[in-house]
Amino acid sequence: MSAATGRDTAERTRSAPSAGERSDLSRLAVLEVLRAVGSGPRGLLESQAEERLLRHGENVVPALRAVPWLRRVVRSLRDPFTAVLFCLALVSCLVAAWTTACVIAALVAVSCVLRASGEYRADRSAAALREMVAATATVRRRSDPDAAPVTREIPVDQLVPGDVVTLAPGDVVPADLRLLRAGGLTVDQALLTGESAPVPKLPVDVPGGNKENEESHLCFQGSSVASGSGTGVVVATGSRTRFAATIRGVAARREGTAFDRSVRGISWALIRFMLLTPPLVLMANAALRGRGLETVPFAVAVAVGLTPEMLPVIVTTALARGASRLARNARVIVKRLPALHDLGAVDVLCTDKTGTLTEDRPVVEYATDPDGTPAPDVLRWAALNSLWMLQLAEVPASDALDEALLAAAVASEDDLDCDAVAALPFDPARRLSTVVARAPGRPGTHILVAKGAPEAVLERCAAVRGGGGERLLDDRERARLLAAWAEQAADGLRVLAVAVAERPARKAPSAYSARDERGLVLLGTVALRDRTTDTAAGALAALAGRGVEVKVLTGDHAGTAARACRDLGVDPGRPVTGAEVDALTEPELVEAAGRTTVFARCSPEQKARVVRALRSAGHVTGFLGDGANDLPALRAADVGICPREAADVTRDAADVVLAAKDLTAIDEAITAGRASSANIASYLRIALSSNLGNVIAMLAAGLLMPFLPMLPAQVLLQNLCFDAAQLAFAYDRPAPSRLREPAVLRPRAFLRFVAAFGLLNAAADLAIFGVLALSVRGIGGNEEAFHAGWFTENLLTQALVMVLLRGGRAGTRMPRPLRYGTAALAVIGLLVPLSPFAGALGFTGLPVFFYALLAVVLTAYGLALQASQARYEEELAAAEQEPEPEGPQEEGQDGEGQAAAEEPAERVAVGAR
Ligand SMILES: Nc1ncnc2c1ncn2[C@@H]1O[C@H](COP(=O)(O)OP(=O)(O)OP(=O)(O)O)[C@@H](O)[C@H]1O
Repeated sequence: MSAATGRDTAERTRSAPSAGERSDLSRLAVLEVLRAVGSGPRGLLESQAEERLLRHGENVVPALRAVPWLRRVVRSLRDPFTAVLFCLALVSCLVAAWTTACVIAALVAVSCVLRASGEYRADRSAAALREMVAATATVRRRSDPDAAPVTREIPVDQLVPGDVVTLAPGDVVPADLRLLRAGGLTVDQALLTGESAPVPKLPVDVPGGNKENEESHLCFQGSSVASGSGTGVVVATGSRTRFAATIRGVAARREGTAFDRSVRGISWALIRFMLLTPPLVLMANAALRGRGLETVPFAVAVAVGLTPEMLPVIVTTALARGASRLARNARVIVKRLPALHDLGAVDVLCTDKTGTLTEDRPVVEYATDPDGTPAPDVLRWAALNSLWMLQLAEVPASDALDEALLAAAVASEDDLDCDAVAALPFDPARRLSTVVARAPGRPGTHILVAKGAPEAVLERCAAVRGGGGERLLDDRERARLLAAWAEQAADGLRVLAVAVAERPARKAPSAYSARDERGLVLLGTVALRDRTTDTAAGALAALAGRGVEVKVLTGDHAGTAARACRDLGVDPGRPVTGAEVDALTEPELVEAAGRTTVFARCSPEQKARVVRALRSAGHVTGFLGDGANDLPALRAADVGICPREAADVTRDAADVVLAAKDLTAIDEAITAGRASSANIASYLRIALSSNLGNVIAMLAAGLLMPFLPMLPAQVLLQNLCFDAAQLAFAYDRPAPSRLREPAVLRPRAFLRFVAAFGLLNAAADLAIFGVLALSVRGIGGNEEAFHAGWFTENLLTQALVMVLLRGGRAGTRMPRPLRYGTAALAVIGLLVPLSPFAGALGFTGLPVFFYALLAVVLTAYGLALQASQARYEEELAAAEQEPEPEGPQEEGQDGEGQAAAEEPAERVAVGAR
């Protein structure tokens, strides 16, 4: 056995730290930490990693693990509808109405099981989709003790304590790490500590020296690399990480999206209505009929009849179906199901420019000195900056601008062989990157080479070097240069400025910081061209046709962004810059955000501020971006969207991941979102108007007759059948007209619909009341026949409503589940009163004459429905010309306070046209 093998075997027997040891590890010297976790700078052996994976389990935070089936059933009991149903069952028990209580319990059980199984399936498919775009970790491992370490990507859940991991900008920190090396590393750990600015991280041999930031040598799972790079050893995974302890706070992050608000709003409005119904029924019966507590079960059943218990099931099924079709057909992955609904409601899409509207394949056109004279040397310095950055900052891949500079410099056969000592990587707030190199032939002197956005470089310059040598930079010169760059930008060029400075050499590379980026000498600029993509113009036009306004939020120059918009057929208007955004108050920004198409030179936080302003103006806002600089805006939006090749941290935070950074895919995703929303809206419109009609008719009949129009158990049975049939709405194909505008609930139109069709339904029910009076020889004569007649009529009218009001694609066949659902409803309505169970359910057979009259009533009802539907569509088309007034949407407002039905001016995202 070799010495190395012996050492590794000894390492293998050493166990990784326990939770209690983790905090101690943070205080140990690096070598002691490596010893404690049984690892070394060359990483673990593959066999060690396998064995540790078995021992410690996968690196998955417990709160993110799949929830077992049974726990889901129990959890669905916490739904507010279920809670109200439970209360009603309790009331039934109190008055010894056991049948009613049992039927309600059955109703609760069925809806809980359906909901839990629907959610389980939906979560499983969402998890499978998430898996496809999950972040990976870059680890260093060895196949055997003598082999050289190999750096490779592995799924984050396969990491084990002792693994040596490398970090680069945009990476999610995959586990808790102790840093071994770092270069300009800053980490965004807002999710853990709430600090909004990235925190610098430095390796230290022995901790304790940095009193201001005692954890600067540790990186925690769930944070992300804002800039720089580093290497660290994993000290804790899975449930032992600090992230696991704070995960509850993270899960709550998305609360208050348009989707959650709308469902909660509607639910609470209904619940209040439900709770009011039983006392009203009791009082009316007591006052007009002198009935007492014996009416309680009926009153309870009427309240239950109002409940759309299947709402959660339909919502989950419709969204899950939409998401899996989208993944299959358009290769768009929806990681968080409700985001699909939010996508359907999006009316403003914010996007970055580079790589979305443009190809992100810049090509160098020319390099000039500050006087505009061609200057190949400027390109050479810019390329040196890119090359050294690549080497020193351990960036896995250079960005497109760096690649373009390197390609152009190689093409011109420039000498790129220099000796760099430190790197201050690019970050979107500074907008420049700087490297420090040994000045060739001058020991003791270092040279700083900065390149970046011209305004950012210029404000750090004190002099310019032109044809006539070096001269001081005065205000006139600054104005002249800015004007010249603006002209280049208006021509569609991306301009990078390059500047240098000489400094006495410092020993430690870490002694250089962004504070040294001043007093520079401007050498000139490199102009690059990035073509607009072939598909963007078409996709932008399609989005406009769907009522989605596109806004560009870019870090690039206003002129470049405006030119790209113009090339794509979009009027950019007057661009607003990030600096101007900073100068605006919140109300001013809300107003400016509404009318501005291009926001340029935006920092990540400014992009997020614009998105928040749009949201508080009542817009459902999507954000598409791919860089780590897009993260705050992505999190601020109702729906965060990124392409698959985006930085890990962006992909992690996004709700929707596109296979390609292509606006066409977003158009498809928005359509799919609208289709799901339209189906949920169909269910709500039909369920609520039908239920309302039934309740009105039952109350009226109850007061007119000496007996109850339907027994409580019968009301509940018909409710159960209707609910089950309506599950089919999750499979409907909405008409194209319903996909043409954002899926937004227009509360007034929605309420008018429910009231109008509810009354129509009540009229049909009461007409049957008359028919029954005629056909079963007086309503006082035969209670059971009356109940049977009304049961049959109710289910048949409900089936009719499902066919006629579904708002599906006119003239095409209904999808199979909907055909089966409506047919089953009609068959049950016709056959149950004739079946062997009829007696037990309190029904009896009806004369043939009744069915003939029923056919007449149903035909009249069908015609009336169609006529009203046509009028409703006309009104809706007119309303679309004059949109309902929009009120500002208070962020974080409680759903209860936002009951959609109560706030006609509010824009709430449930497609309920
Ligand atoms: N690697 C880099 N080195 C130096 N400067 C850069 C680098 N990348 C970008 N810049 C400069 O910083 C500016 C802002 O970059 P940022 O990444 O924030 O946005 P962007 O890529 O220009 O546009 P978008 O926000 O649309 O993606 C760029 O316009 C460019 O001038």
